[in-house]
Amino acid sequence: MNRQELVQLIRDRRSYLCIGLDTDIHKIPKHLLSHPDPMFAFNKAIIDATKDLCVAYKINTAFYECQGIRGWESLQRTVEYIPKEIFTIADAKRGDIGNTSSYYAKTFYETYGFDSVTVAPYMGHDSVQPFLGFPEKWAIVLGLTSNVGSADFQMQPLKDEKLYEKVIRTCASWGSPDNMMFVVGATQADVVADIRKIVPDHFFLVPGVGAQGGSLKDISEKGMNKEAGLLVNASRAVIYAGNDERFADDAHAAALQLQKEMAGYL
Ligand SMILES: O=c1ccn([C@@H]2O[C@H](COP(=O)(O)O)[C@@H](O)[C@H]2O)c(=O)[nH]1
Repeated sequence: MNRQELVQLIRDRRSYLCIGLDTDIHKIPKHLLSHPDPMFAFNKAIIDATKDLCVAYKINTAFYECQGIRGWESLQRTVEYIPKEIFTIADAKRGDIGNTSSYYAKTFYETYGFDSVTVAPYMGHDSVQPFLGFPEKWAIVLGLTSNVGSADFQMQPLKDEKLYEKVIRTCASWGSPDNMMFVVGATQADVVADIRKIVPDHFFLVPGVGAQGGSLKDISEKGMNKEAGLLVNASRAVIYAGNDERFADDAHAAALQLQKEMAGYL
């Protein structure tokens, strides 16, 4: 999906909601466990209930990889089931020497058909560039993450800026707002306006609303640009809004509440 299409989708749906399919086999409603593929059965119901309210789905690969081959099959069925007009994110946080990164890129863009993959930039330009050479595919680079440990390295002061600022500024020079986004945690709202000055045109993938306590209002008011420029993710707050037979209705209600709030900020 290209940027114009993503921007249009946000306008049409009055939403920049990304729903995180962090599907934990131990948390899904018990009645699904007799299904041949319980993780897919759960995801299918969540997608059916929320697909008109969001513009993206983010599949965190950890929840699938830990199930071995069956988990990868659930992931593949899920990404194939997501309607083609919705942006897909493999949250896999990959990045290695160039030769290996190019195979990570093929894995997520070609084998599984995702629009984007999250990329850890620690290994530098040759580890990120292989994710940038695919038309209408996106590298989503970790900029400033939502977790408390982001203070350990990302917040460290350099000569005249913080490490995360240097990472974002430098990575932006390797790609463009048409093939690169940045992860910026919703819990980092106090600095998001400064990050926006460094990369005015890039999309931010914003995790941390809901279970991690980030404020949708703050991140929207401080991080939005003229095209919205935000994909705000909520995983647990939507997919585990309920845990009985009505779980999909509860997910719909949670997503609707976020979408309505977003419509007010657009
Ligand atoms: O900085 C980051 C980067 C990625 N994540 C991921 O986003 C979701 C958040 O889940 P919630 O249940 O909405 O808290 C999850 O997949 C994380 O691994 C992040 O939280 N922060």
